Amino acid sequence: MIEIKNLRAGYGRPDAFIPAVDDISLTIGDNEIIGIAGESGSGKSTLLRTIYGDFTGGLKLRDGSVTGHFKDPETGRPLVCESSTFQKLWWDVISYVPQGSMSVLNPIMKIEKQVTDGLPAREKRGSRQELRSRLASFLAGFGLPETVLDSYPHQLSGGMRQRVLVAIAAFVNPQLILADEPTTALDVVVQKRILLMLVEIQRRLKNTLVLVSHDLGVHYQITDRIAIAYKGKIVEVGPTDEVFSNPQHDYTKALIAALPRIGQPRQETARGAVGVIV
Ligand SMILES: Nc1ncnc2c1ncn2[C@@H]1O[C@H](COP(=O)(O)OP(=O)(O)OP(=O)(O)O)[C@@H](O)[C@H]1O
Repeated sequence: MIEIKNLRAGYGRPDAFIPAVDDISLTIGDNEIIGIAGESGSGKSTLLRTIYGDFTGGLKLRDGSVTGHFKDPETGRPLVCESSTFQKLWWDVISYVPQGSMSVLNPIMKIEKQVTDGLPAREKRGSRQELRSRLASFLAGFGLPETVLDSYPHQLSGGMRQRVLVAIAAFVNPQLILADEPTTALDVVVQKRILLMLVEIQRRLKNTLVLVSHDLGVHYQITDRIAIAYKGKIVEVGPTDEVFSNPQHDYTKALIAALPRIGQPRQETARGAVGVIV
């Protein structure tokens, strides 16, 4: 599906370049959920944006390549292209679920218009009413009422907005979904719903989901494979169960060791560390 070879990407000008992704090679398969984990600043989002082909905000691909092996959605024929040209596949072959629903959705436009404006032409061939009922039944499949379509973003809760974003991303049956911290800043119940929604979509479409999260718990719950990012590199990649049960790289070991465990005495963790007498 996606072949990443010796990728270097970062920000700025050639004479003042800030590297963020440093010589990453990774193959992302069809029909899999792969997670990219790692601490803040390790290059996860930059890697995801480079895979998406979103070279805005000063992001530059400096070396290496990201090649997509897709199928033309109209003809079904193989479609092979480089990430510099992926933009023409957005909202069609490739969908993106961003982190902050409020910053992505247009606050002064109702959801229905935001969705329909972005759809590829082949989805808009029928009447407006037909498209609306297809949208409504698609949303209903995820427990979202039709009234969502007539709402402005601020009229929906944060969790509902994020679920709408996930549903919109899946509506066109994309072959690749990229999700950047899709559950950050949401409470655990909403977080779980969104994760289940992402899994359900992937199982239904048998497509590829690339999920960026700093939260190892999120990866443990839904990913088939996990790649650990550290200082711009992928230091370890493998089946999620194997990486959690037998981490190889010291940084992965440290990340997993830092996870809280039920039953662990609390004073051994945070309280002990700051020297509070209990
Ligand atoms: N627009 C930008 N301009 C300049 N440097 C940037 C920009 N965006 C990110 N960086 C830098 O690139 C490096 C990688 O950042 P990136 O956001 O990809 O990491 P991350 O692992 O996704 O972090 P976080 O989890 O905090 O989002 C960091 O050093 C960051 O400061």
